[in-house]
Amino acid sequence: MSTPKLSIKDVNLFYGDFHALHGISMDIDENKITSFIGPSGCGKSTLLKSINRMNDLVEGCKITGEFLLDNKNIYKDIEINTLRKRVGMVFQKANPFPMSVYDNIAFGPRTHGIKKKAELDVIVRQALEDAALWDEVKDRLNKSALGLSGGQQQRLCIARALAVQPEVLLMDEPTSALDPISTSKIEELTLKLKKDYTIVIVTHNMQQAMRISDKTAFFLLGDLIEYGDTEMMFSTPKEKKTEDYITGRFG
Ligand SMILES: Nc1ncnc2c1ncn2[C@@H]1O[C@H](COP(=O)(O)OP(=O)(O)OP(=O)(O)O)[C@@H](O)[C@H]1O
Repeated sequence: MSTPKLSIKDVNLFYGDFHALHGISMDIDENKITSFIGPSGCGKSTLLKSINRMNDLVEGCKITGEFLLDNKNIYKDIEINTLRKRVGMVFQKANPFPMSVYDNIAFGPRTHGIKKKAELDVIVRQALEDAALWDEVKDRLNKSALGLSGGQQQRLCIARALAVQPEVLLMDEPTSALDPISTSKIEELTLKLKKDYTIVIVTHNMQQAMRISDKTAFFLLGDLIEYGDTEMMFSTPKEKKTEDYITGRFG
């Protein structure tokens, strides 16, 4: 058994008095795609964001338990800038910076001290190639990223996340605002990326979870109800609540 890339141990999360996550424990495998599914408000995004400490600035948010990345405590043993470099995030709505395509990608590496144009050129090209966007933007690198289509903007955000060479990629409903063609491009891309990255994706689209993920976690009202191999989970769920959800009986 290989050690998990991420280990979540008995995590409880409170927004003030509201108990949003109830004793969540799970291991996330390296170079695999793990989906978080469940009805709206069940805590999927909350858990995902906690993996790169996005809740740090949320007033009244309190977390107990442990998040381990390669066995190191994310909240105690890893400096936050290092954590954010190692764990990248892509959001539901593409959020390119209001600057050129090139500068969007170069932004992270520049922040981490890479200044030489030749070096940045290589990084920018590689990240755009890895995000399957290079051919579409190579002639408009100096044009505003805001002029790209929604699907292109989302791949740009993936490229931006990849440019700092993270180990883990967190994706919060990355295709929910996209048309089917852009969605399938992102899905293909995600499948390709798992060779080099550990990917965790929140999705409301159960076909998507089935198509791309190796493991699936089903959440309900802050509880992790079931977690296991995607194929098993969708064919022979162990819990009645999971079965009801995936067969559309509630949620
Ligand atoms: N910053 C916050 N302050 C207070 N409550 C919050 C905050 N963020 C989320 N919550 C609450 O925590 C619960 C879980 O929210 P979360 O966004 O994690 O759910 P989700 O499963 O990702 O939902 P969706 O699928 O709709 O995105 C919800 O009841 C939500 O209202």
